[in-house]
Amino acid sequence: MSIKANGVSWSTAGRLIVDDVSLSITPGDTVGLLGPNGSGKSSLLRLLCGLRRATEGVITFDDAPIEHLSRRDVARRLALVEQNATTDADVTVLDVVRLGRTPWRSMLSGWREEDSTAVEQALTQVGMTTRRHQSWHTLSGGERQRIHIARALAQRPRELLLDEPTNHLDIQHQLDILALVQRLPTTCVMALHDLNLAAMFCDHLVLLKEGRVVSAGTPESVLTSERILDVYGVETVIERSPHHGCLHVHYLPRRSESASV
Ligand SMILES: Nc1ncnc2c1ncn2[C@@H]1O[C@H](COP(=O)(O)OP(=O)(O)OP(=O)(O)O)[C@@H](O)[C@H]1O
Repeated sequence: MSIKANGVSWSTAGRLIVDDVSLSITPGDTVGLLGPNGSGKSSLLRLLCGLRRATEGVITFDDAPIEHLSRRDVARRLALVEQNATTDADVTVLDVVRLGRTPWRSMLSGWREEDSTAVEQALTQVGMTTRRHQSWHTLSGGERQRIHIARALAQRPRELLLDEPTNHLDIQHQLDILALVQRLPTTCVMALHDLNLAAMFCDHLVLLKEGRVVSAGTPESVLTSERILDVYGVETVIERSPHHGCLHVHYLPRRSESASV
């Protein structure tokens, strides 16, 4: 297994946020973390990459507990793309993507050919090569998202964790980024809100409700109308699309007038 969580819980301010989560992520798989707002997706991603320490349970990478790995080892093998990450510094697109190479460089090593290759390839993968000299602050939300993903790709990680990678992206770029993630040999775990995109691009889904795993498995086993009603309170009809062959969730409008926001 690439990443494994065994009975992982995380509490803060007297509240249990992640509740006894166990997961085994197969190398190379694309795994979608699903669940309503506040169900613990981001918190779980932060636990999986060591940014948060589990209150209970163990997270292992290739059977080594995360606490036994040095910060540099974790940084070399794993990249995290968080929601709305930003900076006040006056930097260009190239500066941001080059940051992805930091774990691979030492105080003594200069910038190497392989660093440039990784940066160029990452910019190409997200379709942003022509923007390399643009100031970060002038990018649109979707462009920033693509550059964050390029930074993570330039890192050449074995595991890529993405928190709502399609946030801010138009539909074409959503499809492009998810197809790219799916194609990568890298193990990917990503928090997603769109159940249909999750069904199209993920090998495996993990559905969270109030910090607990309600269901995990193939899209076909996880995405059932009963479960979506239980977890999201939304009525659906789920069919296999005759157009792309994946499951498609049709959302049915609420019948009552008292829809809450
Ligand atoms: N540092 C913290 N202190 C207090 N509460 C926190 C902290 N971090 C997360 N929470 C709470 O934990 C719950 C889960 O948050 P989390 O961001 O993990 O959910 P999520 O599933 O990613 O939500 P969303 O879909 O809205 O992004 C939320 O109720 C949040 O307010």
